[in-house]
Amino acid sequence: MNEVNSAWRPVASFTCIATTMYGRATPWHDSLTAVIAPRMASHDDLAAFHSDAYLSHFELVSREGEDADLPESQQYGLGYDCPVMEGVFEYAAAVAGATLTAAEGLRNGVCDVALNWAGGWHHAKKDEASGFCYVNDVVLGILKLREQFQRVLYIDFDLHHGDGVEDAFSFTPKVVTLSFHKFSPGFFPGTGDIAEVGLGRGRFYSINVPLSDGIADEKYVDICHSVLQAVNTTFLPEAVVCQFGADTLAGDPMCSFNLTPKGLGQCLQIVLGWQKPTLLLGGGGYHLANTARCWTYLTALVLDQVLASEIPEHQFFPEYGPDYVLEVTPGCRSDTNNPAHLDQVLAEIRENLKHMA
Ligand SMILES: CN(c1ccc(C(=O)NO)cc1)S(=O)(=O)c1ccc(-c2ccccn2)s1
Ligand SMILES: [Zn+2]
Repeated sequence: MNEVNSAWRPVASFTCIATTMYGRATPWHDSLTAVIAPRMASHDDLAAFHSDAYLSHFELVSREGEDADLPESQQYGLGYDCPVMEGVFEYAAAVAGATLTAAEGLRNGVCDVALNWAGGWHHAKKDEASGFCYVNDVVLGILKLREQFQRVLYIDFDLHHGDGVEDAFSFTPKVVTLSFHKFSPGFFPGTGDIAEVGLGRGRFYSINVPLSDGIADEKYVDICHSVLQAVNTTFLPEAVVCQFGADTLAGDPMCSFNLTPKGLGQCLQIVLGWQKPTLLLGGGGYHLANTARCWTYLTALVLDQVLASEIPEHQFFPEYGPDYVLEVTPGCRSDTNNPAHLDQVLAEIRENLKHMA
């Protein structure tokens, strides 16, 4: 999530894209695409996951703006990482509404793939804002898909562990949460060790792939491919939700992984190859030009379009210097991921999958 600029004003200008392409004679060539003006999430929409107490307090401080200094705000995670500014509730409702609009298109069979790059707020809890996330649109989107689909697979490609989504579904076998993320002492949110497998009837339906700094495309795609294929053939999801936070990219201020959009694109193509209703969401990404490059590239992959390397002239063209091309060049960071350790991670995940009913 890109920290909300304090000067920001609520503009529900989010769009989501829906495209149909599966199950057609030439699935990739006659895909129909629509850019949809999404609805705002209502209080009831948000209450499908969040507590009324949290939502009421969130709406109150949003009306009061920066001057709100209520003692309860701290218990609701409002302030610090999730600053309060006037209209922030409407901003969150617009983000969640766009994810719900996209999920409803998939639930109703209107489209096969739906995208909301403004969504992916994977840290928010039932009654607490966290990690720049005020509402958990990912959980709301999954709940919407569950109205139609028995089994939903959530895949989190963000640099950070998708703790809010994992917590929401840790007790159910109907939703598998699979998160690839940096796991290191003191690194936010601090959860996401491989030993976190879910609880009760949901045991073995939470899957975590802890990674270390410096991982680049080849090794990342390799472990993603192995885990994704194993999870898909075991869990047999009927719908898929992907969070593509771009803070894993080379050059991101988080200064952790060394991926490029091409590597994330290979992961996306594995998922699209399953030809299941798929919801794509954004997330983190703090090198804004590279994040835009990444989500543009991934959108083009969904639409089977090949984009020119040259960034076209537009309002924000200067942001794309000094090269002004679509590609992101990997950095020269050393990869601290030990191949033997990754093999051990994969082996443990395969062992855990044997317990999936
Ligand atoms: C609140 N934090 C989060 C939470 C969530 C994310 C995220 O992207 N989640 O997907 C990133 C940072 S945090 O404490 O790790 C940080 C706040 C500001 C940070 C920062 C700011 C500038 C450069 C590098 N890091 S990290
Ligand atoms: Zn992140």
